[in-house]
Amino acid sequence: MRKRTWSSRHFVPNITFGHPVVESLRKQLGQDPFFDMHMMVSRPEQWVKPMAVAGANQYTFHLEATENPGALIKDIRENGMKVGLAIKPGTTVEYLAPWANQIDMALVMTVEPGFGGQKFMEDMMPKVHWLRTQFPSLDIEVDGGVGPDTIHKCAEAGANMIVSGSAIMRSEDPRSVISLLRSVCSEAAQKRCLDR
Ligand SMILES: O=C(CO)[C@@H](O)[C@H](O)COP(=O)(O)O
Repeated sequence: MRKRTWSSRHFVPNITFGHPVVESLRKQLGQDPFFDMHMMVSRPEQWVKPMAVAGANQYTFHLEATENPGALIKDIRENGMKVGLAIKPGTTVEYLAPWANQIDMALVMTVEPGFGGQKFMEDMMPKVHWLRTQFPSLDIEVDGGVGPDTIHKCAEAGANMIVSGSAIMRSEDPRSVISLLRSVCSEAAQKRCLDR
């Protein structure tokens, strides 16, 4: 069982989501979007209240970045948000397991946190598969290097929430990429239901 520590180089200084930004996005999207804040930061405790005030629906923090995940989960819930728990590639899934019944989403990073455009780490898929087997109704997200070439592996392993940056932004037809990612995931989820 390995848990990597969180280094301060992962602190993202440009967290400036504020109410006007969230409100403007809500208006532009013309619907009621779900804001999951993936807090790739040191000391995630300090941003819970500001994110709740800003209108976040879910607060996702890194297991490696806190000494007391239980207290943080409680605080997030008390601030009216759902809870996401992320692990870096070097952290084994057994470390996340004790918290799985208390969270809404597990996020398995498929690149080292830092920047977009990195290569998808296929060797993270056993983590996703293990989580899906143990916690059939848990939301499981993958983040990093996910696109049309890698989505099938993620979906087959059991991921039902996808973060995709470069594959969408660099495409000439982002809409069709999004639609493909969605359909591959929902088909895999349907198959899992039928197989159960
Ligand atoms: O924040 C991170 C990695 O630090 C990810 O969210 C990536 O930014 C996703 O981008 P692609 O890997 O899909 O380009």
